[in-house]
Amino acid sequence: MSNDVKDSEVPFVKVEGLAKQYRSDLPPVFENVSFSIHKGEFICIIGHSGCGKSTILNALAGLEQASRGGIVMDGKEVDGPSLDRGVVFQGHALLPWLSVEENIAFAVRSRHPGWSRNQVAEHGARFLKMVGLTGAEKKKPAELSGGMKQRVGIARAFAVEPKMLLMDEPFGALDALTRGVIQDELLRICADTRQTVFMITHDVDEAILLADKILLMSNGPRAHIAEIVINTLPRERQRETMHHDPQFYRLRNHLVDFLVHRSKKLQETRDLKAAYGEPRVVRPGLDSLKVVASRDDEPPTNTPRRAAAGPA
Ligand SMILES: Nc1ncnc2c1ncn2[C@@H]1O[C@H](COP(=O)(O)OP(=O)(O)OP(=O)(O)O)[C@@H](O)[C@H]1O
Repeated sequence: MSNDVKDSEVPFVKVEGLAKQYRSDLPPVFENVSFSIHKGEFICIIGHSGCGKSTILNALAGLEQASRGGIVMDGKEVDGPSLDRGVVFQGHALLPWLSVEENIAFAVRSRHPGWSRNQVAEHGARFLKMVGLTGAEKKKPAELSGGMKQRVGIARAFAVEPKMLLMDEPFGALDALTRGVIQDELLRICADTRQTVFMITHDVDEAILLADKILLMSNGPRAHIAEIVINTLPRERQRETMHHDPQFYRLRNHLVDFLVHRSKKLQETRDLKAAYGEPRVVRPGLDSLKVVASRDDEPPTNTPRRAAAGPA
């Protein structure tokens, strides 16, 4: 998806005023969460641990009921799980007694119960090829590396051809090398299929590589989407070369600055205007945003690549 998505276009997914309160004696984890996703867009959400990212993803999947607000996808309210929304979790959740191809076939049959055995197999093989797993069809999950298992999970999710793919830190458990290879594969598959994706990550570099827009959440409780950051790098960016573009550091510094300073400040000051107004849409390095301007031309700072495990 390109950066030329017009915000005036009717969004494919609309999340409005979402709040979640797990216990009545505790404040809501998040509230007033509103954002839109356009068809073919890749959205990443970043925020400190516990701000409610997985809860929002589960609500999008229809696996979790919000306390307030609602979600509409493709003109229909999300009120339960559906094959239209595929989920990839950090733990790949493969069925251990089935082979790679059987795991995929199982999912494909749920989408297309009338298909013949051959149709199911051919369809599955196409997606296994996409993630570079041709040759591993007969292996059981226990015989696969972590990266291979996650690839099967991705192939399975894509094979069902959901209208939206939801990914909860899909590469969190992988080593850096494997993570990079699968990120590249995901980028290529999304470009080929124009898949709509909502993904949670703690890795700012991953978000800059993959996302068209990055949603920044303030710390919980009462977390909210504080900013929507537009990725202003060219869509054809590549993991190996994107750090040569000065714009990469403007984006990166903006995201890290949010995680290290502003997410906490927003929670401390209870900035009600920020919490209840529309999230700011920012283009770091291109907007005349003070917080970015002061850092624009600095070399890459010695900053964390990943969000801290807990609020700073
Ligand atoms: N079923 C539940 N019952 C009660 N509290 C819950 C439940 N699920 C999540 N929570 C609480 O809601 C808050 C948000 O959890 P959630 O997993 O959505 O956050 P997160 O931002 O995805 O965190 P992380 O980055 O660590 O995965 C946490 O404080 C968590 O303890």
